[in-house]
Amino acid sequence: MGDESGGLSANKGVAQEDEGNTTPFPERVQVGGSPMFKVERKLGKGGFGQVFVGRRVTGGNDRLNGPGATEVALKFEHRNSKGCNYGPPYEWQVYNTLGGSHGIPKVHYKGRQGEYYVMVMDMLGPSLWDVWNTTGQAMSAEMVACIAVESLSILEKMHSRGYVHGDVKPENFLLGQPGTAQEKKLFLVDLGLATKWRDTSTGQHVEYDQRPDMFRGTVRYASVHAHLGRTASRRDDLESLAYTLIFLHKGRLPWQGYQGDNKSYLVCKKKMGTSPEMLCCFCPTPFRHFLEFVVNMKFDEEPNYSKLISLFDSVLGPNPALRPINTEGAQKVGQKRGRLNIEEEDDSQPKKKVRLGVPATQWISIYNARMPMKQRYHYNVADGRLAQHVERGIADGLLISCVASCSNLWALIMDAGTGFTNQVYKLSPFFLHKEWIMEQWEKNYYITSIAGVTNGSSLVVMSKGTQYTQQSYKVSESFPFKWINKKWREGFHVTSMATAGSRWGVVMSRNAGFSDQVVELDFLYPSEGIHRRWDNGYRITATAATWDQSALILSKPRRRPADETQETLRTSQFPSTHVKEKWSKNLYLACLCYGRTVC
Ligand SMILES: Nc1ncnc2c1ncn2[C@@H]1O[C@H](COP(=O)(O)OP(=O)(O)OP(=O)(O)O)[C@@H](O)[C@H]1O
Repeated sequence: MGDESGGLSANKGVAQEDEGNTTPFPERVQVGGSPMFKVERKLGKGGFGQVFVGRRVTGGNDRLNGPGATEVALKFEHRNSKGCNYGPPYEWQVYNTLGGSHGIPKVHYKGRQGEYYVMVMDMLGPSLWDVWNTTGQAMSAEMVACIAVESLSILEKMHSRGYVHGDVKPENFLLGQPGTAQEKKLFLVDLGLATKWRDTSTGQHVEYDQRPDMFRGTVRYASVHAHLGRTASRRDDLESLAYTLIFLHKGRLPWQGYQGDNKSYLVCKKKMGTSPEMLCCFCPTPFRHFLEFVVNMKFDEEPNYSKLISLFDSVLGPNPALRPINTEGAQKVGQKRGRLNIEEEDDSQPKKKVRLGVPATQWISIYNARMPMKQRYHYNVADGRLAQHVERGIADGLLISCVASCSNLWALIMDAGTGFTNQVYKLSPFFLHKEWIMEQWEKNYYITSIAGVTNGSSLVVMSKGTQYTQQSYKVSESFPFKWINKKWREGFHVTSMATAGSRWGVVMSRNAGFSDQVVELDFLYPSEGIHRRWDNGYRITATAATWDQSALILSKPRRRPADETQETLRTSQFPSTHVKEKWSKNLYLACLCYGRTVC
């Protein structure tokens, strides 16, 4: 499937045929004590499985649904498929908990037959993708509002049972069978990417994490947090639902059509750069309000489903019986809404809005508490003036602790507390100058700070007297999380980082004095992630930013400092007066970079 058909879910990309698996589907199926079903026409195919109509061979009772139904849907997954590495498909487990609850089809039997795992479930009708395609590729606002309220009630139910769906999109919403009483009822299928947002044993929200190479879901509808590899939570289903609704109504999303290896990056960048106002032009206002609300949600925030549902009240037809999609589930939530009304008038605190569609670049400066020491800063330093600043610093007993750059000019922090015994530095037209670095490595110098500028030149500082025992670096076109992850497993930690234009340079060292390290990467300054990490004992130890993204490395020190205070500042000018104020509180500049902070 190409982009225009909505695309396959990532992490399930390998369809059976692609794996060279040609095992024919059985003609008849009988699993887990089910009656015998004849396998008839194919209903659909996804990344994991294929779904066929199954017609009951013996003793059907003409019932439409339930274990005695004449026609059922049979979902086949080959036992060698990716999802069946550890036995039956993971989806089975999720259906055990959720199957048959509001808006989730019932699974009546399941079992293995030959090479296939087979699930026997209620037969449903066309997906919203099919309906959209057969209705001129645009749905009326009223139809989409019905979908909004009903799918919110389905998600509320699913979330209340501890799960997030993880792949909300038009293809995964199915209507009931045409010509039956269920034809206007909405169902959510494909639970293969569902994850728990709440720990079953403790009842607590799962821990926040970000692993920037962990994308699960479908590029077109994925939330920005999902693109960035953050642990899935309830807000992500709602953001995907917002994109689904806007797509169904407008017929197109602004990030369709990207191709190639960095498609997910480009789509995510576009999502971040599109304000709700832009995205929802030509949509009734409730759509924009809904989107604004969900993109501003916190990781563990409990969605106010009834309030979200009520946003769409004005777009729904007055008579529920005449609506194009059943909204019974939502009506139930609505009744609850009436009772909850009074407590819910808590809109007094306006939230800080993200995604205003206006990118901005700033200085990000990080300050650590330290024993009083001498520190000096220089900024707007042109190439030709670098040497004199460094020499004067050395003469005063200072060494370079940190370098950065802005608009092809350098910033230089020198202080008396580096612990280094000796230092060399190199200004070169390359990002980074490999031969020079190798030469210094030979002489037992290790990289302690790097900076780069758009034209590709770089400033590398290497020092003696560090605790490092081995070092490695990488320059790449996109943030090299995969490499970092590999090096973490080999005992390295990120010790410095810089960008030159859109390129990233990351230095990792062995014996860096950290017991653990994490990354925060975003198209804006990732405040929420940083605060969550801080609460867990991490402190920022490296920063770098391009025009598009900011990355922060946070580490847990092996030996905890007496004072763990760390403060951060974002300023459009170099923070010269702020630095002095911080010094007076014994806070000293520890990391510095210039780049993308707000969007
Ligand atoms: N109960 C059902 N009744 C009718 N059609 C169904 C049913 N379940 C699934 N289908 C059809 O089969 C398609 C694939 O099913 P499903 O999404 O469960 O598979 P998947 O391999 O997990 O998919 P994906 O790659 O989209 O995540 C659906 O889009 C739908 O068209």
